[in-house]
Amino acid sequence: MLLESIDLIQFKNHLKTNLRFSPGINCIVGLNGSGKTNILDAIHYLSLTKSAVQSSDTLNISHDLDFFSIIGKFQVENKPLEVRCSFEAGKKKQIFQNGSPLPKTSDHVGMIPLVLIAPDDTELIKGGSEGRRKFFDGLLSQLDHGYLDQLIRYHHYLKQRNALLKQFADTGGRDLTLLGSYDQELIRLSVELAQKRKLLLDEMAPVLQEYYKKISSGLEQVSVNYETEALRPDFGAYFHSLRQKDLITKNSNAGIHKDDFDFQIGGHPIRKIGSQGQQKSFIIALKLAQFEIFEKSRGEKPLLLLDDIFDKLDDERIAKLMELVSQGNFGQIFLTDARPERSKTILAGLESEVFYFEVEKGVVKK
Ligand SMILES: Nc1ncnc2c1ncn2[C@@H]1O[C@H](COP(=O)(O)OP(=O)(O)OP(=O)(O)O)[C@@H](O)[C@H]1O
Repeated sequence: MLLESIDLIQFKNHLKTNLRFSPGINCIVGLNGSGKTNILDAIHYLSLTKSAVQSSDTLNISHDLDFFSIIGKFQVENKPLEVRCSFEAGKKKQIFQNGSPLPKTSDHVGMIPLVLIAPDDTELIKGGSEGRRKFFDGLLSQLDHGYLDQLIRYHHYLKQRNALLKQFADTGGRDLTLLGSYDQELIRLSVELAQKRKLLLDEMAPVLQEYYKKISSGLEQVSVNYETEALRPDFGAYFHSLRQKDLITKNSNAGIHKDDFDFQIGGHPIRKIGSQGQQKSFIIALKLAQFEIFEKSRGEKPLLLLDDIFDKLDDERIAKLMELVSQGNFGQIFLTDARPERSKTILAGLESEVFYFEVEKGVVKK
């Protein structure tokens, strides 16, 4: 997987930016708020069709303008692929592959595998379960297009069912046949999706452990404990048993939207007992395990985005990460740093070809 060049048109503070990348390391430097992360976010759009930072597409259009466009020229399995993501305020976002529009943006997910390591990643540990579900859903969607289709259908039925529960409460109506048909779909899809989540975690477990050891030199056992009701043998009965509660709360109280992933160290929740360092090591190990699983599945290394890690990680973890880079574990890397001298020193000893880009208020000098 190679990103040869990118064009940002009216994307955040980049009115018109064109960058030609190194197949090795691309280091984007500049002051805080100059627009470094925005470049990584544009690459994120070309892979996952959305921002990693700002969920509203409209807010990603440069102020006072009405559209943005991002164009990336890739080599995918040694064939050229041009991806364009365009969004006009008030209209549907569109993805074009080699000039042809895709019927749905989700059709593109998985084409350009990407792993992002960003400073607020420890929110994955500290924050609510939604962030963890999003992370594993994003991972599985990039690996398996069927998973994304099932997940989209799941959320569609969930929305319909919750709207129906609300309608029952508002009107006193009771279309139990329709409710029952939503129940069937949600039960079936919950089981299918939970099985895929479980399989992924089983595959990930040894890889996570191996990277945790490499990053932290720690000997602790780390794991992800999948918490779901959907794999109980009596899940269907359990789902139905909550109907009364669903009617009262006007909400669906069972299903994979209630799942959580408990990150553990030595058999205990890392959120509660892990030190800052252990938490950071865990997240990096998790992301690198994601990288390895993508690589194995695609036979190609995904793009690796490292946002501001030199600032947020301590020297020991940076050194370990750079050791992996120098061993050729990764392919093309994009990283940001507010302090050019620091990244130059850290990257100096590496064999990879390093391109530096200096950003100033959304304008890039190479
Ligand atoms: N829609 C938009 N239109 C214009 N500018 C925007 C828009 N959205 C964000 N920005 C600007 O983008 C800048 C932030 O860019 P970015 O997050 O890439 O900074 P950075 O260089 O990574 O900074 P840091 O080193 O602090 O992480 C801010 O100046 C912000 O005002």
